[in-house]
Amino acid sequence: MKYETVAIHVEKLVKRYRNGVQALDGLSLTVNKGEIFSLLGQNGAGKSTLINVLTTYLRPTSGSVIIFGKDACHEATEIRTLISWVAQRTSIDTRLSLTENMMFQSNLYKVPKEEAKKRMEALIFCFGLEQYLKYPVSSYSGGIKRRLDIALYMMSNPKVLFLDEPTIGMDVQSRMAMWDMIRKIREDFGTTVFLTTHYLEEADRLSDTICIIKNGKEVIQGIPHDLREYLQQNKLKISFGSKEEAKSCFGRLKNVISLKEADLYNDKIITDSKNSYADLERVNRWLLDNGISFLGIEMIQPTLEDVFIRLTRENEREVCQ
Ligand SMILES: Nc1ncnc2c1ncn2[C@@H]1O[C@H](COP(=O)(O)OP(=O)(O)OP(=O)(O)O)[C@@H](O)[C@H]1O
Repeated sequence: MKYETVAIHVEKLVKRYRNGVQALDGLSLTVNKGEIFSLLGQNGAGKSTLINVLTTYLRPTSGSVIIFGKDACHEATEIRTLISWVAQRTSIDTRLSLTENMMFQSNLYKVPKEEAKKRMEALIFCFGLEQYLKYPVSSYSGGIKRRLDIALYMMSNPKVLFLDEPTIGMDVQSRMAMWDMIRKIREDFGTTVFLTTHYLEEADRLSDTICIIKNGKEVIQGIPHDLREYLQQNKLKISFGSKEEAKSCFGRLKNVISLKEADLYNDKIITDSKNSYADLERVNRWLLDNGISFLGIEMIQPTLEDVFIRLTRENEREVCQ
């Protein structure tokens, strides 16, 4: 393992709670320095438990966690100086101003005053928070409070920033502003970002690496593009002028390619295809030869959501690296 490029290395991590629940079951993953890493999983998959172990709030039952070369079991205090964890509840004091909040935070981290001031100015500028300076913090929208909260945790200049569902409950605009902020954290400050999210689109658009976990174990880890390729199954989509036209073609098309009843959606037929381009050519020729009128035929790539559903579906035991 080349630790020069690795921010977090987790190996065979097990966490069993006192009540016997095994929340982490031999999980392994690697986060590279300076990347945005997203952790996805259904409710109860073990995301919070993992973050609690990585941030040293919980001791693992077995396995190892190395963060920037430090061992989470034996060097927890050192690790705490390297990381910041932004939980879902904000730690802003609404009685203080934006700058007072930031300076207060730097006091907690014992950052020298002059250095703290310079850092605060850089963060306010970088995250576009200047425009809010003249307003009381209590008047900020939920999205701005959340951005300010993250800025507070950047005051200690962490090497890794943990974000627990940073855009939960936000409208589209606030979510996009948050994505910009997270990208700047990586680009302008070189901080490694480890986040959990339930939004697949967010993980897809924002992350360098995605890891999907299920029952306390990783099921897949990779760059978004590779995860989408994982299914190796495009979909063939044929659009018709009306629902009736689609239905009448559906019955006859069953003799050409294998179709399930659920593949008929209103005025479209959408079906899984393993031999995508051969199927496309065959169906296209058949439609033309039989004089069937249709609006279009195309292959569509699986989305990250398709991959997530496939990998986290109950009773499916697919574990891959
Ligand atoms: N303190 C605890 N004591 C006992 N069991 C716990 C504790 N915390 C979590 N669990 C159990 O461990 C498992 C994993 O929970 P965890 O909260 O880590 O999952 P999660 O992926 O974060 O879920 P969510 O998305 O709902 O927050 C669940 O079965 C949960 O009930």
